[in-house]
Amino acid sequence: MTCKEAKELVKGRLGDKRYRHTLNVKKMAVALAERWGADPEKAALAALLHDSAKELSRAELLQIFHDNAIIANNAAQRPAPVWHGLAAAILCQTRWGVSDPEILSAIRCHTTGKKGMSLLDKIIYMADMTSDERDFPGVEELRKLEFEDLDKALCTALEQSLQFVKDGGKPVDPESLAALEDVRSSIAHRT
Ligand SMILES: Nc1ncnc2c1ncn2[C@@H]1O[C@H](COP(=O)(O)OP(=O)(O)O)[C@@H](O)[C@H]1O
Repeated sequence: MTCKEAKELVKGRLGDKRYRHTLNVKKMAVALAERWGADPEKAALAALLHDSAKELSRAELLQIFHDNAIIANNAAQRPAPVWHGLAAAILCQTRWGVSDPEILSAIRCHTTGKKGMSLLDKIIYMADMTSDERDFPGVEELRKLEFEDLDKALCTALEQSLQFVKDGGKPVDPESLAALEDVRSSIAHRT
């Protein structure tokens, strides 16, 4: 799938506000890819598709997991707010001809992160957190930090996101705890 095709696809699947968010995530993802030496084309495509399942109903998401049980890998057991990334990666792979495992992984873990995140996974996670329209306290510091030290920015972003979920009394996805532990350990073992 080309970026032009991805743009058209998501324009038809998302409301205006989320489509604008998607374009902002793409812009930030390309800037981060250029800064850190990732492939800007892959970053653009993953960013354009990351929220492609965000406006599906709970029943539609569960149907996607049911129809693709092997690749869904117990997705339904994870907290519902993270389902859309898992479902988007499944749709990209099974319906829209996206076969690049790096792109699929970045889409799949864009809400939670995971243990052993690739450079592209980190870029899409951070681009989603720091796209132009985000205005939560601390976002300016994250925007600066992600161009100076991507792992430290990721660590801070994961900590803030986990705190936000906990403060809302919602269950935290274990993948994000594993992601945080992993990135903390990489920072601690730097030479
Ligand atoms: N680690 C997590 N565990 C459980 N829920 C989470 C986690 N991280 C984020 N969420 C929830 O998932 C929702 C969707 O996050 P996200 O995909 O970043 O949304 P959007 O890009 O539309 O703002 C957030 O509202 C948040 O409450």
